[in-house]
Amino acid sequence: MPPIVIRNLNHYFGKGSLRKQVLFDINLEIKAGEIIIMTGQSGSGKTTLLSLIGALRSVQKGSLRVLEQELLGANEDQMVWVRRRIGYIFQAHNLLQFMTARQNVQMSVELHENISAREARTKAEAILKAVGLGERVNYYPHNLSGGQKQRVAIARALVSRPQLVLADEPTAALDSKTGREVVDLMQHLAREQGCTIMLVTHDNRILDIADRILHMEDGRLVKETVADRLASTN
Ligand SMILES: Nc1ncnc2c1ncn2[C@@H]1O[C@H](COP(=O)(O)OP(=O)(O)OP(=O)(O)O)[C@@H](O)[C@H]1O
Repeated sequence: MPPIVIRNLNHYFGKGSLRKQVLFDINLEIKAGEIIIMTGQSGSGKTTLLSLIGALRSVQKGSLRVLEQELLGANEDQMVWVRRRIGYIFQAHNLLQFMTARQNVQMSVELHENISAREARTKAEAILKAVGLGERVNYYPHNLSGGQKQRVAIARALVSRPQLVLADEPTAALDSKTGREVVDLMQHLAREQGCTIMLVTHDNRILDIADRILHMEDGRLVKETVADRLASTN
């Protein structure tokens, strides 16, 4: 069963006369191990779709199966079950400022896995090394650059080997060279771990890492292949 299966998904914000439809009849299947990029203008519904897939908001209409769990009508326990199998990487990276890089990653391991603090620490240090931060494990976020913080966020998202990684604008705050390094790293770790990645971006420079590019327009999904997209931008 594919990790994401979406059938006739619709979503609305607001109530009564203020009710506004933001997603229209989305149909989509994503295969295991695929890297998907979602693009589209501001307000086209990308973040809403990503947060529905991430079990961060309730499905209102249609079917959304994530990691074999139907999210329409899912209860809180089922939502949490799905969330524990997903790695999230968000724009503002949300690192806890009063914890070092290692502690930020270790905390995520301890939330996801029932292992000793010592083992969690070893895992956290190993993945920080894998993202090139072996020398920075004891740094606090405010002493790290934007790219380094984003690497910590990637390490934190991937350390528990999630089946699915969702990323919202992971390169937005980074210069082009650092942005490239960050997505190359995500691609590399994902291929190694066999996980599926779905990322939202406005950054045309990273489209080549995708197996498939999905384009959103006014709450509707328009599919494109990588080749089409690259051809149209060149
Ligand atoms: N909590 C909310 N309440 C009401 N309307 C919302 C809410 N969140 C988003 N919207 C509206 O839903 C539509 C889709 O928003 P969404 O954030 O999904 O777009 P987006 O494509 O991710 O945009 P951006 O690229 O700017 O992040 C927009 O018109 C937005 O104003």
